[in-house]
Amino acid sequence: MPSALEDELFPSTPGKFKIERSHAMNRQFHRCFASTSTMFLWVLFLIALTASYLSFQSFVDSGSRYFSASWGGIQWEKQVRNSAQIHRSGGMSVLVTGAAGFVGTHVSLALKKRGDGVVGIDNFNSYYDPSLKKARRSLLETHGVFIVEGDINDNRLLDKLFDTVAFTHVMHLAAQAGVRYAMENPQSYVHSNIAGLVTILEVCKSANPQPSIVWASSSSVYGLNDNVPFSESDRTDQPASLYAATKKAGEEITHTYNHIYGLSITGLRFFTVYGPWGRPDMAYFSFTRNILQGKPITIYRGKNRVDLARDFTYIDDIVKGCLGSLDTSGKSTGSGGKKRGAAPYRIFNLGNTSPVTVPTLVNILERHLRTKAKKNVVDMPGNGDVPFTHANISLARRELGYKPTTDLQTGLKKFVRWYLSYYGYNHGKPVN
Ligand SMILES: O=C(O)[C@H]1O[C@H](OP(=O)(O)OP(=O)(O)OC[C@H]2O[C@@H](n3ccc(=O)[nH]c3=O)[C@H](O)[C@@H]2O)[C@H](O)[C@@H](O)[C@H]1O
Repeated sequence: MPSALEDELFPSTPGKFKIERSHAMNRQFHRCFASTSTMFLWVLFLIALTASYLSFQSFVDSGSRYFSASWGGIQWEKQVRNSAQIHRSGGMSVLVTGAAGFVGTHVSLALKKRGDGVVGIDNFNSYYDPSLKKARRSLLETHGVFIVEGDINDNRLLDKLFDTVAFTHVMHLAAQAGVRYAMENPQSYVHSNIAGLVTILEVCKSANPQPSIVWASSSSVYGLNDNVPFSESDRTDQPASLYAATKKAGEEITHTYNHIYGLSITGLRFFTVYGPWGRPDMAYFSFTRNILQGKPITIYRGKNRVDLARDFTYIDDIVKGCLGSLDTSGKSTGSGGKKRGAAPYRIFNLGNTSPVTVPTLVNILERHLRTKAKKNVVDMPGNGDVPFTHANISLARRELGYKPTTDLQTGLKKFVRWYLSYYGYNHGKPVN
């Protein structure tokens, strides 16, 4: 019986011809069918080939992601857990972001030394010499602090860290620092100080239990405020640099997370922190390097030839303020991303409360280094600097027991001693 398909192709005619044609048609049909099924098989084969190629690609991709990632795996988890181990009763386990940074290193060491668990995270970016950050990491390693190499924008990594350790506190110090560099690389400030901060807060808000957060804001939020000394209640809506603006934004953003999710949050306005293991981009550090190398230094001068002044604050005092903040932070109230009640929201100035002019800073360095600086005094360029800073620290004194004890003379002496032991006199390579 001819099939409907045959009928359609060859309309029926009577006689032999029909029979012969019917045979011919059958052969034709089988050839046709055979070629259709061959085609069908080819199509199937091609689909299967494409599918297996795609899945192989994704396997290779995820495999290479897995293998190239500097985190994950049993050994890594063990290091994280060991580092987070608490060795005193009532101690805390703290995730320190920016742990290979200046303040991060000192805070991590202080926490570890008193028996708290500490895990660091740092992206080791090249804003300044990463070898200094690696040296700080080595120092921390000798004290049992493990630093994970990764970015605070990597929420998979942060989730993994919180899956591995139930951190009680986060000390969030990772940031793009520097006031004047914001004109060169504005996006880096948005990446770290805004996007990175939000990523940290998102992970913390979802963690169960939620940690308490202490984070680094900045004296620069006071911007053009001229009420002296600067109090936490003064206006902070006139930032003079993008850096300041991102730190101010951070204060608003953290307030939102406190309000919606019940995260306990403390923001610390650091005033020009200096000391051993410091940041090479800061004036006291770069001046020291240039003075020792016989190179000129540029000293900015304010309007009407007024000297610029800063409330330079020694690192050990800042560390005490950070630990005091962690100790008094109070608990976050939320869980699984839901607020269960009001949680503390605090902001403190951490300064020295005795501003010193930049030329005086240079005089002190000259004395400690026993070398005269080649000074080049220029008018302050409009690059985000403010003429002076001066902290009122009454609030921190009352709430945290914060009491700075190191004056600039003493602090710079300690810095210079460290500098010479680390770099030697020529600032070639670090002296081991
Ligand atoms: O408190 C803060 O929140 C900030 O403190 C720090 O900023 P600043 O107070 O600007 O420190 P720093 O650069 O050391 O300049 C000190 C003085 O030297 C002057 N200065 C600087 C460089 C130079 O070549 N010449 C000069 O006169 C300069 O004009 C200024 O008067 C941190 O870097 C910043 O990340 C942030 O934490």
